[in-house]
Amino acid sequence: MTKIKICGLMTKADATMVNDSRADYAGVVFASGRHQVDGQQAQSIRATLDPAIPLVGVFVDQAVDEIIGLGQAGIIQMAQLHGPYGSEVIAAIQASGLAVIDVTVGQDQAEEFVNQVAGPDNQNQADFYLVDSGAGSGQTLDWSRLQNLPKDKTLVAGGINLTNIEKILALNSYGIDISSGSETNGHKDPAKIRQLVALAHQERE
Ligand SMILES: O=C(O)c1ccccc1NCC(=O)[C@H](O)[C@H](O)COP(=O)(O)O
Repeated sequence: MTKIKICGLMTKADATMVNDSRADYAGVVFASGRHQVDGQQAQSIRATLDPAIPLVGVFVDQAVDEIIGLGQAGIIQMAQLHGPYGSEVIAAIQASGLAVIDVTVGQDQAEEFVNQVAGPDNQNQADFYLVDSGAGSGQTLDWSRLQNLPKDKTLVAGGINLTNIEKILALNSYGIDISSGSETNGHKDPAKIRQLVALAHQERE
């Protein structure tokens, strides 16, 4: 079984779809872009979401105090950091009680990450890692070049959808993260979310 995060929730209806699908994590984007939500929207998504499903806030250049404040208000339980926040900031966010997902963006960076984390010199103490092609761009990475991905706490993202999900699940990563592939015409699609979660949760060798 592979954990699955459905990202880019914008409405209470989206949160209900995630509840019904039994996804493992849900994501709301505070960074600018078409999925951006404000604190109030995120609060109402959190209130609708099953309490057992952690809500992940996605950040690019938001202030650390804002991230910590959203955690202290009980709106998010995890922070996904796409920007260059660095290990001191990661530690401060963790000390506030939020788990951190540190993001690596791009093919070359993903391959470097695979080698670095697999090697002995890794200094990064994030709770989870995410290798991603972009920022909710729907573009894919060349997953064939990421076969040595660490299996314990790394998620994979970037253009995952019902057509290609089996290839990514074959990597046996800890988890996968999907936004645009869970949508039809730019809106979350309950049938797609249900199918994506069911496929991720299937037992594999
Ligand atoms: O979705 C956005 O608009 C966004 C903006 C800035 C940083 C990150 C953003 N999204 C992150 C995600 O939705 C996912 O973590 C990931 O990129 C997967 O997206 P997709 O390729 O659409 O499945």
